[in-house]
Amino acid sequence: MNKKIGFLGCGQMGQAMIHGMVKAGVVPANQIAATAITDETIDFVAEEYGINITSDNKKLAQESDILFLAVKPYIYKEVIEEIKDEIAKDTVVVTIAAGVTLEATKKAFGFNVKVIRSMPNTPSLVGAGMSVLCPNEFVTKEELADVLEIVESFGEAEVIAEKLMDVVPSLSGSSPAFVYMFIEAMTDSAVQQGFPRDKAYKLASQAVMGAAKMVLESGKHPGQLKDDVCTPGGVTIDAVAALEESGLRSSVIQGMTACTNRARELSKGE
Ligand SMILES: NC(=O)C1=CN([C@@H]2O[C@H](COP(=O)(O)OP(=O)(O)OC[C@H]3O[C@@H](n4cnc5c(N)ncnc54)[C@H](O)[C@@H]3O)[C@@H](O)[C@H]2O)C=CC1
Ligand SMILES: O=C(O)[C@@H]1CCC=N1
Repeated sequence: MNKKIGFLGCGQMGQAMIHGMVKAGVVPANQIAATAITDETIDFVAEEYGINITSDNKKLAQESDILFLAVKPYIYKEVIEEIKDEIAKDTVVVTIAAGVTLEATKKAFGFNVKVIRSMPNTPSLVGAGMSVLCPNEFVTKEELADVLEIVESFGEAEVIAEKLMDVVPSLSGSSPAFVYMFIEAMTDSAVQQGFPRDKAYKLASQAVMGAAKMVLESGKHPGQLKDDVCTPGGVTIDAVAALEESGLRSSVIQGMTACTNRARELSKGE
Protein backbone atom coordinates (compact mmCIF):
# COMPACT_ATOMS: atom_id res chain seq x y z
CA MET A 1 0.00 0.00 0.00
CA ASN A 2 1.43 3.35 -0.99
CA LYS A 3 0.10 5.36 1.94
CA LYS A 4 1.82 7.04 4.89
CA ILE A 5 0.53 5.56 8.13
CA GLY A 6 0.90 7.44 11.42
CA PHE A 7 0.47 6.32 15.03
CA LEU A 8 0.02 9.18 17.46
CA GLY A 9 1.00 7.43 20.69
CA CYS A 10 2.97 4.24 20.74
CA GLY A 11 2.19 2.21 23.84
CA GLN A 12 0.74 -1.30 24.23
CA MET A 13 -1.85 -1.01 21.46
CA GLY A 14 0.14 1.17 19.04
CA GLN A 15 3.12 -1.17 19.21
CA ALA A 16 0.92 -4.28 18.84
CA MET A 17 -0.48 -2.89 15.58
CA ILE A 18 2.88 -1.62 14.29
CA HIS A 19 4.52 -4.96 15.03
CA GLY A 20 1.71 -6.82 13.26
CA MET A 21 1.87 -4.54 10.20
CA VAL A 22 5.64 -4.66 9.86
CA LYS A 23 5.67 -8.44 10.25
CA ALA A 24 2.93 -8.89 7.64
CA GLY A 25 4.69 -6.46 5.28
CA VAL A 26 1.45 -4.73 4.26
CA VAL A 27 3.20 -1.34 4.43
CA PRO A 28 6.99 -0.94 4.32
CA ALA A 29 8.45 0.19 7.67
CA ASN A 30 9.70 3.45 6.08
CA GLN A 31 6.07 4.45 5.35
CA ILE A 32 5.07 4.03 9.00
CA ALA A 33 5.69 6.83 11.49
CA ALA A 34 4.78 7.32 15.13
CA THR A 35 5.14 9.67 18.06
CA ALA A 36 5.92 9.03 21.72
CA ILE A 37 6.76 11.18 24.70
CA THR A 38 9.76 9.52 26.31
CA ASP A 39 13.21 9.03 24.73
CA GLU A 40 13.10 5.49 26.07
CA THR A 41 10.02 4.60 23.95
CA ILE A 42 11.35 6.51 20.92
CA ASP A 43 14.67 4.62 21.02
CA PHE A 44 13.02 1.26 21.69
CA VAL A 45 10.42 1.52 18.89
CA ALA A 46 12.95 2.84 16.32
CA GLU A 47 15.30 -0.04 17.12
CA GLU A 48 12.63 -2.76 17.41
CA TYR A 49 10.41 -1.97 14.39
CA GLY A 50 12.62 0.23 12.14
CA ILE A 51 9.90 2.91 11.75
CA ASN A 52 10.26 6.72 11.95
CA ILE A 53 9.43 7.89 15.47
CA THR A 54 9.76 11.35 17.04
CA SER A 55 7.88 13.42 19.62
CA ASP A 56 6.44 15.82 16.99
CA ASN A 57 2.66 15.22 16.79
CA LYS A 58 2.11 18.17 14.43
CA LYS A 59 4.61 16.91 11.85
CA LEU A 60 3.12 13.39 12.13
CA ALA A 61 -0.36 14.81 11.49
CA GLN A 62 0.85 16.82 8.47
CA GLU A 63 2.52 13.80 6.90
CA SER A 64 0.03 10.94 7.54
CA ASP A 65 -2.57 9.76 5.00
CA ILE A 66 -4.04 7.48 7.68
CA LEU A 67 -3.55 8.57 11.29
CA PHE A 68 -4.25 6.23 14.23
CA LEU A 69 -4.88 8.05 17.52
CA ALA A 70 -3.33 5.52 19.91
CA VAL A 71 -3.33 7.50 23.16
CA LYS A 72 -5.49 6.98 26.25
CA PRO A 73 -9.10 8.21 25.87
CA TYR A 74 -8.67 11.17 28.25
CA ILE A 75 -5.79 12.51 26.09
CA TYR A 76 -7.84 12.50 22.85
CA LYS A 77 -9.16 16.07 23.23
CA GLU A 78 -5.69 17.43 24.03
CA VAL A 79 -3.98 15.80 21.02
CA ILE A 80 -6.82 16.65 18.62
CA GLU A 81 -6.55 20.30 19.73
CA GLU A 82 -2.82 20.09 18.96
CA ILE A 83 -3.21 18.62 15.45
CA LYS A 84 -6.57 19.80 14.14
CA ASP A 85 -5.10 22.66 12.10
CA GLU A 86 -2.25 20.50 10.81
CA ILE A 87 -3.91 17.50 9.18
CA ALA A 88 -4.86 17.54 5.50
CA LYS A 89 -8.61 17.52 4.87
CA ASP A 90 -8.41 14.08 3.22
CA THR A 91 -6.43 12.40 6.02
CA VAL A 92 -8.35 9.49 7.52
CA VAL A 93 -8.27 9.59 11.34
CA VAL A 94 -8.68 6.22 13.07
CA THR A 95 -9.70 6.30 16.75
CA ILE A 96 -9.10 3.18 18.85
CA ALA A 97 -10.48 4.16 22.27
CA ALA A 98 -13.61 2.73 23.89
CA GLY A 99 -16.43 5.25 24.13
CA VAL A 100 -14.98 7.84 21.72
CA THR A 101 -17.84 8.39 19.26
CA LEU A 102 -17.62 9.51 15.62
CA GLU A 103 -19.56 12.65 16.56
CA ALA A 104 -17.24 13.50 19.48
CA THR A 105 -14.19 13.17 17.21
CA LYS A 106 -15.75 15.34 14.48
CA LYS A 107 -16.72 17.94 17.07
CA ALA A 108 -13.20 18.00 18.53
CA PHE A 109 -11.66 18.55 15.05
CA GLY A 110 -14.25 21.20 14.25
CA PHE A 111 -14.73 20.25 10.58
CA ASN A 112 -16.02 17.32 8.50
CA VAL A 113 -13.01 15.15 9.24
CA LYS A 114 -12.88 11.61 7.86
CA VAL A 115 -13.05 9.30 10.88
CA ILE A 116 -13.07 5.55 11.38
CA ARG A 117 -13.98 4.54 14.94
CA SER A 118 -12.27 1.25 15.64
CA MET A 119 -11.67 -1.23 18.45
CA PRO A 120 -8.57 -3.42 18.05
CA ASN A 121 -7.04 -5.78 20.61
CA THR A 122 -3.54 -6.63 21.81
CA PRO A 123 -3.32 -10.12 20.19
CA SER A 124 -2.64 -8.05 17.02
CA LEU A 125 0.96 -8.26 18.25
CA VAL A 126 1.07 -11.95 17.29
CA GLY A 127 -1.10 -11.66 14.17
CA ALA A 128 -4.21 -12.96 15.96
CA GLY A 129 -6.00 -9.64 16.47
CA MET A 130 -9.70 -8.86 16.18
CA SER A 131 -10.51 -5.36 14.97
CA VAL A 132 -13.91 -3.77 14.49
CA LEU A 133 -14.36 -0.68 12.30
CA CYS A 134 -17.11 1.88 11.86
CA PRO A 135 -16.57 4.74 9.35
CA ASN A 136 -18.35 8.11 9.32
CA GLU A 137 -20.11 9.42 6.22
CA PHE A 138 -17.02 11.28 4.91
CA VAL A 139 -14.90 8.12 4.50
CA THR A 140 -14.92 6.66 0.97
CA LYS A 141 -15.19 2.92 0.21
CA GLU A 142 -11.55 2.96 -0.98
CA GLU A 143 -10.35 4.62 2.26
CA LEU A 144 -12.25 2.08 4.37
CA ALA A 145 -10.74 -0.72 2.24
CA ASP A 146 -7.23 0.65 2.93
CA VAL A 147 -7.78 0.66 6.69
CA LEU A 148 -9.35 -2.82 6.51
CA GLU A 149 -6.25 -4.04 4.65
CA ILE A 150 -4.06 -2.64 7.43
CA VAL A 151 -5.99 -4.20 10.32
CA GLU A 152 -6.46 -7.49 8.46
CA SER A 153 -2.69 -7.73 8.19
CA PHE A 154 -2.60 -8.51 11.92
CA GLY A 155 -5.85 -10.44 12.39
CA GLU A 156 -9.53 -10.57 11.57
CA ALA A 157 -11.77 -7.53 11.05
CA GLU A 158 -15.46 -6.65 10.90
CA VAL A 159 -17.27 -3.45 9.88
CA ILE A 160 -20.32 -2.76 12.07
CA ALA A 161 -22.88 -0.04 12.83
CA GLU A 162 -21.87 2.50 15.48
CA LYS A 163 -24.80 1.61 17.76
CA LEU A 164 -23.09 -1.76 18.39
CA MET A 165 -19.62 -0.33 19.08
CA ASP A 166 -20.06 -0.06 22.86
CA VAL A 167 -20.52 -3.85 23.10
CA VAL A 168 -17.27 -4.59 21.25
CA PRO A 169 -14.79 -4.00 24.13
CA SER A 170 -16.49 -6.76 26.17
CA LEU A 171 -16.37 -9.16 23.21
CA SER A 172 -12.93 -8.57 21.73
CA GLY A 173 -11.19 -5.35 22.90
CA SER A 174 -11.09 -6.04 26.63
CA SER A 175 -11.87 -9.75 26.63
CA PRO A 176 -8.25 -10.90 26.25
CA ALA A 177 -7.88 -9.67 29.88
CA PHE A 178 -10.75 -11.94 31.00
CA VAL A 179 -9.21 -14.90 29.16
CA TYR A 180 -5.81 -14.26 30.78
CA MET A 181 -7.58 -14.36 34.17
CA PHE A 182 -9.12 -17.71 33.21
CA ILE A 183 -5.73 -19.10 32.13
CA GLU A 184 -4.12 -17.82 35.36
CA ALA A 185 -6.84 -19.46 37.46
CA MET A 186 -6.44 -22.78 35.59
CA THR A 187 -2.69 -22.60 36.13
CA ASP A 188 -2.99 -21.75 39.83
CA SER A 189 -5.23 -24.76 40.32
CA ALA A 190 -2.74 -27.05 38.55
CA VAL A 191 0.11 -25.64 40.66
CA GLN A 192 -1.97 -26.36 43.77
CA GLN A 193 -2.12 -29.97 42.59
CA GLY A 194 1.70 -30.07 42.24
CA PHE A 195 1.97 -29.37 38.49
CA PRO A 196 4.94 -27.19 37.32
CA ARG A 197 3.74 -23.62 36.55
CA ASP A 198 5.46 -23.14 33.18
CA LYS A 199 4.05 -26.39 31.79
CA ALA A 200 0.61 -25.59 33.27
CA TYR A 201 0.55 -22.22 31.38
CA LYS A 202 1.40 -24.03 28.17
CA LEU A 203 -1.29 -26.71 28.57
CA ALA A 204 -3.99 -24.24 29.62
CA SER A 205 -3.16 -21.69 26.89
CA GLN A 206 -3.00 -24.27 24.12
CA ALA A 207 -6.34 -25.73 25.27
CA VAL A 208 -7.96 -22.25 25.23
CA MET A 209 -6.52 -21.52 21.78
CA GLY A 210 -7.59 -24.95 20.47
CA ALA A 211 -11.12 -24.57 21.84
CA ALA A 212 -11.46 -21.14 20.19
CA LYS A 213 -10.18 -22.60 16.91
CA MET A 214 -12.79 -25.39 17.16
CA VAL A 215 -15.58 -22.83 17.54
CA LEU A 216 -14.25 -20.83 14.59
CA GLU A 217 -13.49 -23.73 12.27
CA SER A 218 -15.61 -26.82 13.09
CA GLY A 219 -18.98 -25.23 12.34
CA LYS A 220 -20.34 -26.84 15.53
CA HIS A 221 -22.27 -24.97 18.22
CA PRO A 222 -20.16 -24.35 21.39
CA GLY A 223 -22.74 -26.37 23.40
CA GLN A 224 -22.25 -29.35 21.09
CA LEU A 225 -18.47 -29.04 21.37
CA LYS A 226 -18.81 -28.98 25.19
CA ASP A 227 -21.04 -32.07 25.07
CA ASP A 228 -18.45 -33.85 22.89
CA VAL A 229 -15.91 -33.48 25.72
CA CYS A 230 -18.20 -34.70 28.51
CA THR A 231 -17.84 -38.48 28.75
CA PRO A 232 -20.83 -39.98 30.65
CA GLY A 233 -19.67 -40.69 34.21
CA GLY A 234 -16.29 -39.19 33.31
CA VAL A 235 -14.33 -36.30 34.80
CA THR A 236 -15.42 -33.30 32.67
CA ILE A 237 -19.08 -33.37 33.65
CA ASP A 238 -18.09 -33.07 37.34
CA ALA A 239 -16.15 -29.90 36.49
CA VAL A 240 -19.07 -28.56 34.40
CA ALA A 241 -21.48 -29.15 37.31
CA ALA A 242 -19.11 -27.42 39.79
CA LEU A 243 -18.60 -24.46 37.44
CA GLU A 244 -22.37 -24.07 36.97
CA GLU A 245 -22.78 -24.26 40.77
CA SER A 246 -20.28 -21.42 41.26
CA GLY A 247 -21.91 -19.31 38.53
CA LEU A 248 -19.28 -19.21 35.78
CA ARG A 249 -21.75 -18.17 33.08
CA SER A 250 -23.49 -15.52 35.16
CA SER A 251 -20.10 -14.16 36.29
CA VAL A 252 -19.06 -13.80 32.66
CA ILE A 253 -22.34 -12.11 31.73
CA GLN A 254 -21.97 -9.69 34.68
CA GLY A 255 -18.41 -8.83 33.66
CA MET A 256 -19.43 -8.24 30.05
CA THR A 257 -22.35 -6.03 31.16
CA ALA A 258 -20.07 -3.94 33.41
CA CYS A 259 -17.69 -3.44 30.49
CA THR A 260 -20.47 -2.39 28.09
CA ASN A 261 -22.09 -0.10 30.67
CA ARG A 262 -18.77 1.70 31.16
CA ALA A 263 -18.30 2.02 27.37
CA ARG A 264 -21.82 3.53 27.14
CA GLU A 265 -21.01 6.03 29.92
CA LEU A 266 -17.83 7.06 28.10
CA SER A 267 -19.73 7.41 24.80
CA LYS A 268 -22.12 9.80 26.55
CA GLY A 269 -19.12 11.79 27.85
CA GLU A 270 -19.61 10.71 31.48
N1 LIG B 1 -4.46 -1.97 25.68
C1 LIG B 1 -5.47 -2.58 25.04
O1 LIG B 1 -5.69 -3.81 25.15
C2 LIG B 1 -6.36 -1.78 24.13
C3 LIG B 1 -6.30 -0.41 24.10
N2 LIG B 1 -7.14 0.31 23.29
C4 LIG B 1 -7.05 1.76 23.26
O2 LIG B 1 -5.76 2.11 22.83
C5 LIG B 1 -5.42 3.39 23.35
C6 LIG B 1 -4.02 3.33 23.92
O3 LIG B 1 -4.02 2.36 24.98
P1 LIG B 1 -2.69 1.61 25.40
O4 LIG B 1 -1.82 1.41 24.20
O5 LIG B 1 -3.10 0.46 26.21
O6 LIG B 1 -2.05 2.74 26.35
P2 LIG B 1 -0.52 3.02 26.65
O7 LIG B 1 -0.50 3.91 27.85
O8 LIG B 1 0.25 1.76 26.65
O9 LIG B 1 -0.06 3.88 25.37
C7 LIG B 1 -0.39 5.22 25.16
C8 LIG B 1 0.89 5.92 24.74
O10 LIG B 1 0.60 7.26 24.38
C9 LIG B 1 1.68 8.08 24.82
N3 LIG B 1 1.22 9.45 24.89
C10 LIG B 1 0.55 10.06 25.91
N4 LIG B 1 0.33 11.37 25.61
C11 LIG B 1 0.86 11.57 24.37
C12 LIG B 1 0.96 12.69 23.53
N5 LIG B 1 0.48 13.90 23.89
N6 LIG B 1 1.58 12.55 22.33
C13 LIG B 1 2.07 11.35 21.94
N7 LIG B 1 2.02 10.25 22.71
C14 LIG B 1 1.43 10.36 23.91
C15 LIG B 1 2.06 7.49 26.16
O11 LIG B 1 3.36 7.88 26.51
C16 LIG B 1 1.93 5.99 25.88
O12 LIG B 1 3.14 5.43 25.43
C17 LIG B 1 -6.48 3.75 24.40
O13 LIG B 1 -7.33 4.72 23.87
C18 LIG B 1 -7.20 2.44 24.63
O14 LIG B 1 -8.55 2.64 24.93
C19 LIG B 1 -8.03 -0.30 22.45
C20 LIG B 1 -8.12 -1.66 22.44
C21 LIG B 1 -7.33 -2.51 23.28
O1 LIG C 1 -9.66 -0.77 29.01
C1 LIG C 1 -9.84 -0.03 28.03
O2 LIG C 1 -10.55 0.98 28.10
C2 LIG C 1 -9.19 -0.37 26.70
C3 LIG C 1 -10.20 -0.52 25.60
C4 LIG C 1 -10.33 -1.98 25.37
C5 LIG C 1 -9.19 -2.55 26.07
N1 LIG C 1 -8.54 -1.67 26.77
